Amino acid sequence: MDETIISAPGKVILHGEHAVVYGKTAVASSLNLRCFVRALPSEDGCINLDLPDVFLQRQWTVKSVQDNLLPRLVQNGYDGIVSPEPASEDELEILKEFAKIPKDSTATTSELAVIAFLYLYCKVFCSSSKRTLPAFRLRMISELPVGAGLGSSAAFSVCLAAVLLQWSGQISCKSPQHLPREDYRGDTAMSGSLGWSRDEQLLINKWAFLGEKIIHGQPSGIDNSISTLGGAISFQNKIIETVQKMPKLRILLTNTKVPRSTKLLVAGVRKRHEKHTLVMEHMLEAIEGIAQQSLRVFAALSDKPYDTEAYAELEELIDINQSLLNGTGVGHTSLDKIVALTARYNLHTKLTGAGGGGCTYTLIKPGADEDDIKNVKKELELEGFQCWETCVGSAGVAYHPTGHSDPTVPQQLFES
Ligand SMILES: Nc1ncnc2c1ncn2[C@@H]1O[C@H](COP(=O)(O)OP(=O)(O)O)[C@@H](O)[C@H]1O
Ligand SMILES: C[C@@](O)(CCOP(=O)(O)O)CC(=O)O
Ligand SMILES: [Mg+2]
Repeated sequence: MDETIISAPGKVILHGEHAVVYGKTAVASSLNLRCFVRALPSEDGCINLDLPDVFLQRQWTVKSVQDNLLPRLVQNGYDGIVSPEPASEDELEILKEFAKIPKDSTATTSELAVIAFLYLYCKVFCSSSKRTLPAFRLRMISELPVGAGLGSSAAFSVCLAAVLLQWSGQISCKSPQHLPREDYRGDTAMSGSLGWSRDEQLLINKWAFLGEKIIHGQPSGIDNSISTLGGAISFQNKIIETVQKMPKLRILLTNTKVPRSTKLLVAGVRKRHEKHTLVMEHMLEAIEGIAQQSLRVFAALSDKPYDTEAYAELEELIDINQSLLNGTGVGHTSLDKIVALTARYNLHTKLTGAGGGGCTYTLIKPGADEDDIKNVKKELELEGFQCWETCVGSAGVAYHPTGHSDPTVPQQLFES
């Protein structure tokens, strides 16, 4: 294979985070911040994995993977019979041992990215008819803050799955595209321009889910789905529906910079669910009700984009959901601070993603006072938070022209 550059977007969960893990409906949209991967063939017989965002660099010879890891993961030889199945506990232990993570310690969230790579590398190539594992250099750079609720783990897993499937010949993009970065709405009608067929995208999504599972523990699958497909989706029990009637929402994203792990937060909600099942079920159902109501309002707004009543309803849904999420145990004082600060400007804010820190989004209505927006950003930044203003919706997984010819590809991807 030749040099390959692929990217996948992060996401914002508008409503339904955590509830979606329990089979409730959630609504998510892709973001104009992306993770990029560049793979280059290598002559030294090694697999070089370079993950500067999490300060990790690893190298293995293909021979060591072939002799010491593959036979333990794939017992019947690699002849195209491996299908996308989640890693078992035993396999995770084998991968940890191969990655030299001490037996009695748990892998850090960053190290889980290495485990996810090794798992997908072995299994994707064993699911193809190609019998040779390739030697290559793989570098990944994300524009997304890592571990902040904007789906960096899913964008990472989608990039990984796509590059490995492309290299193993299971998907084939023949025409890389320059990615339009402004206001791109990745609806299904435009998905052809991203490089792969719908079936190929669904295969990428399937494998990406397995990477996400290694990083998250028990993901719902919403993050990898929106990162693969782009645009906006509603998601319930692995069923993905494209939101066709989505208004061009303007939002302010704020990163508390409080680090947290999705895996631990999801496990914490599960504990509370086990302890107060009935109460939590009612809360998760209420969150689902908000997601469903928001879909109706989005549809109304896409027909009537300046409907002030519809915006007022969206703001109320944001407030109610933020309170419910606090009740499920994923709040944080930094999030409360942003909610209170933006409320002083009559702006409405909720956490997005797993919570416990990470990011919030604030809805900006059409006709909002631009001085207010400038001032609220200034105040948030003075508190040490980081802000981005954006619109929801961007392209899903995308195949880029190689070399330096695509200006949307970050230069750091070419450094080594
Ligand atoms: N650019 C990246 N390079 C390496 N690993 C990454 C990258 N982006 C995400 N990850 C993986 O995803 C983890 C963060 O995922 P998570 O806790 O789910 O937060 P989020 O998905 O909200 O950013 C990281 O610790 C790492 O394992
Ligand atoms: C909390 C959850 O709903 C979203 C997690 O998103 P993130 O990893 O915080 O970006 C978990 C999931 O859906 O798998
Ligand atoms: Mg994640």
